Amino acid sequence: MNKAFSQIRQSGANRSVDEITQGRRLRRLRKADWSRRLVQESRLTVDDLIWPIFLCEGENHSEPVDAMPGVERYSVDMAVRQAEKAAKLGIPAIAPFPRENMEFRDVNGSYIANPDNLINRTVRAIKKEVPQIGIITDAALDPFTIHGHDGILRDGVIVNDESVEMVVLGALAQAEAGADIIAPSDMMDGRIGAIREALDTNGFQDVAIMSYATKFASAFYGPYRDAIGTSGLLQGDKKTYYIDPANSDEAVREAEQDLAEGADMIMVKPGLPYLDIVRRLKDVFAMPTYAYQVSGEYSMIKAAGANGWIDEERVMMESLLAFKRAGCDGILTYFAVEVAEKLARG
Ligand SMILES: NCC(=O)CCC(=O)O
Ligand SMILES: [Mg+2]
Repeated sequence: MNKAFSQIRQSGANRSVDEITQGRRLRRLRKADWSRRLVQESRLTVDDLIWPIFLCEGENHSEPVDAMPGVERYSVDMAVRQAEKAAKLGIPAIAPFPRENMEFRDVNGSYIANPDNLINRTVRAIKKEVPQIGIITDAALDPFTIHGHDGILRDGVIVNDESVEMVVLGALAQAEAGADIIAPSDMMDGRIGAIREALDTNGFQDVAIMSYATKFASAFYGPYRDAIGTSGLLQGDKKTYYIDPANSDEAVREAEQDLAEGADMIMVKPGLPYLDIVRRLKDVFAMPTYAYQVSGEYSMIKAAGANGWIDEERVMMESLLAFKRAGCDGILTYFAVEVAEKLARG
């Protein structure tokens, strides 16, 4: 018996490690890089990435988003160049979000239906110049309302059915502009079925729907509101339409409903703090499942990295690998370009 074992015995343990593990030593396969690679269960590739980008008015113009270091808003022409860069890197899809000027916002968010709003102009331009990249558009009303809510606000209430009508008009305008996937993030009841019906009756059978099926009433969206210019506007909170962060069964019911109404893909949002929901939805429905690593998650990693408290690049890669392990088919992440560049370097 070697010295270490005799020390275990002396310390009071009666059995040797081999007796305790019955010879099943799980470290055996971790001993070398080659064997670790051989047993690796999840992998992150460029095919897993969806890149959300922010838009603003202007020409040849970009401006930093203060609350999201490294993230910029781009004018339409510059957004096209960004789409080109993403396509070259092999990123499958891009998701544009607009910071609309205040003059275009109203109580009903009606500018979402305008064919010449920022999203629709950008979609048309990218489709024309970078046709090989997929475009995913959000049909929620928050970038277009003066109160910052995703729906229409009447007497302090977000009215569901009227909001759905507006969301549908927005979705149709986006499909008309050339969007490949409509991804409504508003959480109104019935909007997936209504969008599907409207798309089909208007000749857009091939436009898919990625439902933000389980969007939680989270504090992790803070920096995004800076990015689209709604942080000072929001009256109250979004708890009457987003899911309570305490609930998991309710998330299953939301996903079930959206799939029954015709969603092709489902999304969980936020991401990292909600990986249990991803795993549950993937196991229950076996559908294409995505997660949104939201602005607060991004900015926390950036801030800790900038302070030297964590290794930013390694945490970025690990966080995204965790989404894959949880069952995601893809991730919306502001890190998409950085990750794609890193993966390309090897
Ligand atoms: N509809 C898109 C978002 O709400 C994004 C939220 C975030 O990144 O915090
Ligand atoms: Mg729902």
